Amino acid sequence: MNAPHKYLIKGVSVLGRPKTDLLIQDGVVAEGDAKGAEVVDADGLVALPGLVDLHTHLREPGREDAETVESGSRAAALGGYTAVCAMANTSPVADTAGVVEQVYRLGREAGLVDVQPIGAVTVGLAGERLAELGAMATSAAAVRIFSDDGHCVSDPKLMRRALEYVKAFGGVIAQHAEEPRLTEGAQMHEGEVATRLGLTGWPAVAEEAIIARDVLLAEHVGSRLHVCHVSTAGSVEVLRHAKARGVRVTAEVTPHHLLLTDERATSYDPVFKVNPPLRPASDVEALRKALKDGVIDIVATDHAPHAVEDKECEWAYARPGMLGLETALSITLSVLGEDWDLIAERMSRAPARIAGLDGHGHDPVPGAPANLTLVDPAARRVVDPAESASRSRNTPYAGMTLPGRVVATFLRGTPTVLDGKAVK
Ligand SMILES: NC(=O)N[C@@H](CC(=O)O)C(=O)O
Ligand SMILES: [Zn+2]
Ligand SMILES: [Zn+2]
Repeated sequence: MNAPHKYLIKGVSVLGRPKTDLLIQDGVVAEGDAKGAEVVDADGLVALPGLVDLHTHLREPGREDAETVESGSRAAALGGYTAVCAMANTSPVADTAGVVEQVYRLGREAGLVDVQPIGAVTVGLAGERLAELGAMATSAAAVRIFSDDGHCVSDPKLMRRALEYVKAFGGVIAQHAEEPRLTEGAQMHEGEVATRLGLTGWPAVAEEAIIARDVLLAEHVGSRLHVCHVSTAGSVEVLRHAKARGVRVTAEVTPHHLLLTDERATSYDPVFKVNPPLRPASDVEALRKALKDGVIDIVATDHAPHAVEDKECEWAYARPGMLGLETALSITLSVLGEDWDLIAERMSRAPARIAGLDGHGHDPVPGAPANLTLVDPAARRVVDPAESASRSRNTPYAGMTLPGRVVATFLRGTPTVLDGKAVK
C-alpha cells in the first residue's frame, strides 16, 4: 500500500470543541506544513481518540467460522476502535505464551487495530490450577489482563492466588462474576418474565455475591480487580461501596445491558440470549446512572460472534453472546448523549489505562499518537446484519435505527477506515 503518510483533516471538531484542522504525519498528530497532505473533509465530524475495547471475542484459534482475528479487527476499525483486548476462551485456550503470541502476531498481520491478547487465569479455563501467568506476561504479547471469561474463577483460593500473582507485574484479573451453583441450567434473568416464559432464571445475586467476594479479596491482597459486564443495580451498589473504601477495582458495562431488557426474551429469539442475561428496566437505569457517575468506568463490547447453527436454534440450545463492535459507539451515544468528553473517557482513555495500552487513549491534539476516529453524529443508520464485517450475524439491533456513524479511523497515522469503509 503506498498511502501518503500525511493527512489534513479539515474543519473537524475535536471532542465537540470549535472547528480546527488536524495534520496527521509520521504516525502522530502534528503541527506545521500541510503541503502535499491528502485532505479529509471533516465538516460536521467529531474527532475522538481511537476507541479501546477491553472485552472482545475474536474466536481465533478454533472457531474461525464465527470470527477471525482479521474479520474481528475489521469490525473493530469500522466501529471506531484502534485497540481491542482479545478474550482467552479460544480453542486451544489462550493459557500459554505460545497461544497469546499467536493471537498477537495475527493481530499485527491484520494491521487494522492493535490486538492485545488476554491470558487465561486457569489452565483450559477449568478453574483448577493457575495457568502460566508469568510466561504470558513476559512473552512477546506482554499480557497484563488475565480472565477466564465465559467462566467464573469461582474457587476463592485460586482467585486470591491469581490476584497476588499478577500484582508483581502490575497485572489485573478480569472476572466473569457468576456463582456457578446459582446459575445451573439458567436461561435468562430470574424474574417475572422468566416465570411467565417458564425458563430457568439467572438470579442477580449470582453476580453480586462474586463481586462482593472479589472486592474483599482484592482489598485483602492489595491487587487490581476488573469486573466484566456488570449487569445489575445490586452490583453497582457493591462497586460503589468498594470504591469508597479505596479498593482497586474497575468495572465495565456492555452496550446491550445499557439498552435492552429481559422483555426481549418473550420473542424466544436466541439473538437476545447472553451472559450475563438482559435484565429488567430498573437495572438498565442503574447501569446508565453508574456509567455517568463513574462507578462503572468503561463501556466494553463483549463482542461475542457465534456461527448460525449455534444461534439460529431453540433458545435452550443456543450459545449466549451477541455482536457489539460495530454498534457500540452508536448505542453509547444514544445513552450518554453528545457528551464527547465523557464518551472519550468511558470508551478510550479509561480502557487504555486499565489495559496499560500507552499508545492509546490520547485525545487527538498535536503531539499525540495518531490513533483516532472521526464520527458523524448527525447520521442515522439502520442496522443490517448482512452488512457486518464480522463473520457472524448475531446482532440484536437488526432493523433498529441508531445515531452516529464512524466515517474514518486512523491507526498510528494510517487510515483503516475512510468514507465509512474499511481500507483493506
Ligand atoms: N457473553 C456471552 O454470552 N458469551 C461470551 C462469553 C462471556 O462473555 O461470558 C462468549 O464467549 O460467547
Ligand atoms: Zn463473561
Ligand atoms: Zn465475554
